[in-house]
Amino acid sequence: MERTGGSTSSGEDREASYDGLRLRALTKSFATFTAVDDLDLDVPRGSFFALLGPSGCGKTTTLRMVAGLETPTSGSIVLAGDDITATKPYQRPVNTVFQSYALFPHLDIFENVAFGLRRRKQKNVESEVKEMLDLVELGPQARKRPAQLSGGQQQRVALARALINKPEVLLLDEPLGALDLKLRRSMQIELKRIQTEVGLTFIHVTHDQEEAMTMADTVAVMNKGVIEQMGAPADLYENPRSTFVANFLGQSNLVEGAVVGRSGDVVTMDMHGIAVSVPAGRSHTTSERGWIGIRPEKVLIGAPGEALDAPGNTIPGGVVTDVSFFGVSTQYLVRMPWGQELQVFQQNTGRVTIFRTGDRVELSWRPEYAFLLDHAQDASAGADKVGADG
Ligand SMILES: Nc1ncnc2c1ncn2[C@@H]1O[C@H](COP(=O)(O)OP(=O)(O)OP(=O)(O)O)[C@@H](O)[C@H]1O
Repeated sequence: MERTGGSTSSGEDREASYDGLRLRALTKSFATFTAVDDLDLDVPRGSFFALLGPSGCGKTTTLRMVAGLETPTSGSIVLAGDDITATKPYQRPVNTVFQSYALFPHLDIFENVAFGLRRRKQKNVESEVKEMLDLVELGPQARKRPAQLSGGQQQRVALARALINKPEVLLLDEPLGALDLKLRRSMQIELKRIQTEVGLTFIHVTHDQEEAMTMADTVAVMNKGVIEQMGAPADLYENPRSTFVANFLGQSNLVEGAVVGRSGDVVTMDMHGIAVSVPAGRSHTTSERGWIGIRPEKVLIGAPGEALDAPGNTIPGGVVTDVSFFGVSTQYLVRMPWGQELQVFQQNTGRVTIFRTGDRVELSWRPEYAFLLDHAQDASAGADKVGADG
């Protein structure tokens, strides 16, 4: 689990000066079940932060505690230096956008967005609503009712209605879940644009890894109530620290191996009788055995003995067992001499040989692309596909 600092007396000063959202030892139990377990998390102000994990891992419960809709069993929530753990939901500078847009059907779009301002008897309602509708590109729809808009447009109204309150933090709970794939993709771009424009902190909860990776600056991968790993999307993808993260973010080949040497920057592994090396900086095990991880698109495929562009890790003796041709790429399953099938994604750029089922091949990869995970972990965790030993 990722930890982000403690609270000593000088730490308390830092707590007070931190201008983002800070969760400390946040726990929520329902009877005997712990949905969120001792969570420590810092969300920098102005970031687009994604809380990513499978169904039931505790994402929504975490979000609901931040919103004040759920009372923590223990722990604290500090926003811009203020402890808001016990603050009433409507007094928190936090707004939530849900998957169900919860718009008022009898009010037009303008009045839906204006609702909060009118209730607070705020001035400049006309200009503020207009500005917000322009931001979400719904100016021309201002006098329509929600039922006359598409799902994506309704979602943008919900967004405008939340943003107009100028919250410190905007919480988005699977906001695109009800949209079809194409609309979801365009809303992802739209949401990112809006977040950049308004510069507010967005916390986006999703179980869709692609959605989290494409939109967020920082992704926290959650599993069983704890954060397994947190970082920039590319860091998590390239350097996962657990089999769960490796399998949850994209696809991974995980092959069992024994550590035979550690020297300087390199860990040498015996992988079913073949020596392979892994960068020490990507080694996340101290035990004698590990899972050697390699992404399918990092594996090169060639005919036996073909010189491949990957000094160091060449694995002979493969047989192609499945070929899927996608035009831009070809995806293979290759059975290795030890019986495991590895996935290979080949980009069809330039002159490449397309292999067929039954062909004998050799695989290779550059050592710097591999990572090494603790063997004590279950290699199938988070996986819904082949690629791991056993
Ligand atoms: N009010 C409640 N009473 C009892 N158990 C609850 C309650 N709310 C949530 N849980 C349980 O806590 C766990 C985490 O739920 P949560 O809704 O936070 O998960 P999630 O990661 O958001 O999943 P999903 O993506 O399916 O919404 C689940 O096992 C859920 O059944």
